[in-house]
Amino acid sequence: MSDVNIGDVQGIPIIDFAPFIDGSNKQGVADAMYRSFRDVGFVYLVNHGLPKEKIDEMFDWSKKFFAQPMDVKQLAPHPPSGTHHRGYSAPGIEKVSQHVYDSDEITKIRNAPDVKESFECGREDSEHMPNIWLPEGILPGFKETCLGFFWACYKVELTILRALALGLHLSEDYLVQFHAAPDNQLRLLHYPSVPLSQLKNDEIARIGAHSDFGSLTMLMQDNAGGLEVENPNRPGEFTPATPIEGSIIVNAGDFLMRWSNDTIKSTVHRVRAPPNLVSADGMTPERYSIPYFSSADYTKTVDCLPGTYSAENPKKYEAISAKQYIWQRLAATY
Ligand SMILES: O=C(O)CCC(=O)C(=O)O
Ligand SMILES: [Fe+2]
Repeated sequence: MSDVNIGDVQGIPIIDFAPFIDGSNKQGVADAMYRSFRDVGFVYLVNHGLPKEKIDEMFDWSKKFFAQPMDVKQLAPHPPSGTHHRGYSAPGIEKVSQHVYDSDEITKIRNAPDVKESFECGREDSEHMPNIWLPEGILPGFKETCLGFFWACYKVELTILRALALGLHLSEDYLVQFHAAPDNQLRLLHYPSVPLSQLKNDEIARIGAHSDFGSLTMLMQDNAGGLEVENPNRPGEFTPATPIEGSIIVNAGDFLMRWSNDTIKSTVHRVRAPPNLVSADGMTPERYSIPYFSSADYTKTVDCLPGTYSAENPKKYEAISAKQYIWQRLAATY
């Protein structure tokens, strides 16, 4: 049997996903995935099946998009409502600030804007959230690349969901059935270069501590660093999720945590200045990242997953519609 657990980054496991894809050790990968989601909520996958050229191409287009003048990017504006989460959001517009309990800390963090800009899109035929693109003729090829990448990510997501279902001792397609639409979201993120001192003093932030809403997130990051994951056993203690060449990070979201009757962890994370950064000009290098958020289909209602509850460990949650859950969370971010 091949060894699927090939290391860790400060407690975040690194899993070789190839034995699942080639069938040589599906249950081994599935068990490792499940353990990572249960214990940490985060995992690095290598040999995940998302082609490197596709990831590189998407990052190149993301850079081209964010390099456009502000008035061009504003031609695809994110609507004022958080529940239509599509299009371009300029720096400082979106603010994620849950999971902070100390009131002084909340005030400080509310005052510190997230200095990031983002572009969100989903499947082109969504009746719930139509895409918002730049007008025809501006940046030709951008839309096609985003949509191509959206579907490439979806394909990998389905494989990850199969592994996770096996890890939960469910039939392999159990979770896939709830992710058929797909009501997912591809997000391009750009954190501009900012003064290091302001980030360190909490005058500004990159992305504040939060957990993701949906089923799972696949995150592609560049080499800038700065992503930090909370230690689930020691709240308030964050460790860097250092970039690993060729890997994607996969983390569980709040919806999956609830769906799994809290068997799986949706872990708090944030983006700050990279640790030990020494900068000659006092500026933090810019960062690009691409999260892909997977959600259960908005038309579906879920109850706690079979096997996650028993007479001794009863269901903690009522059944809930995915749309109701996700929309509530989205509405709070704008
Ligand atoms: O930029 C990153 O690496 C993290 C982004 C993130 O956590 C999010 O968009 O939910
Ligand atoms: Fe996140």
